[in-house]
Amino acid sequence: MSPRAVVIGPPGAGKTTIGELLAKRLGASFRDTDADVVERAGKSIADLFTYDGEPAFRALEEDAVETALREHDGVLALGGGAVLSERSRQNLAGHPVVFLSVSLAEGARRTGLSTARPLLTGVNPRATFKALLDERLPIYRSVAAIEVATEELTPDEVVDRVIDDLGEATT
Ligand SMILES: Nc1ncnc2c1ncn2[C@@H]1O[C@H](COP(=O)(O)OP(=O)(O)OP(=O)(O)O)[C@@H](O)[C@H]1O
Ligand SMILES: O=C(O)C1=C[C@@H](O)[C@@H](O)[C@H](O)C1
Ligand SMILES: [Mg+2]
Repeated sequence: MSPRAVVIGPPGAGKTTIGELLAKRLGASFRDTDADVVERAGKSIADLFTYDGEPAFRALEEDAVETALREHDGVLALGGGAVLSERSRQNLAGHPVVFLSVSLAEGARRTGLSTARPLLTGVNPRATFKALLDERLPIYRSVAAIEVATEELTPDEVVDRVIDDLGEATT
């Protein structure tokens, strides 16, 4: 079993929003490793970061990615930082990975009002977001088969683009 598409990208890129819509359009089911980790741990991501620490969260996430890649045959969204793991990057090889990109300004705008993202709740979320994009852009690109800039597109338009580009990348 193997996912029809694996969606990656920074917080606010729209992995969950686009992943759910894409799954509907493909008549497939949707799974999100963030939700898998929360279910497995029995606590929110914010609480995992606060009480167990980020390394504990990342270890659970690595297992969640490996399990979901093996078990899920629909659309799979990964947590924004999942690709930081070498083991997860290896596990992603050969899968149709979709990188949803977003600019610093739009990513900050989309994530700005939420407190659910523990990495972005510090004193300067914009600077944190910039550092995160600088570090991760080359990593997202190294594992992705296609990249869609979500910036000026509605969620439905992003899904159209993903379906077109995936078709081209896999035929
Ligand atoms: N193409 C888009 N245009 C406008 N707003 C969008 C678009 N995609 C997502 N959003 C909005 O941006 C916010 C973040 O989207 P979403 O939660 O899907 O991102 P995510 O990549 O799953 O983030 P996280 O890594 O935190 O799970 C939501 O409020 C969503 O409605
Ligand atoms: O970008 C990240 O590192 C994260 C993104 C979210 O999806 C969650 O996995 C968590 O908040 C960490
Ligand atoms: Mg999400």
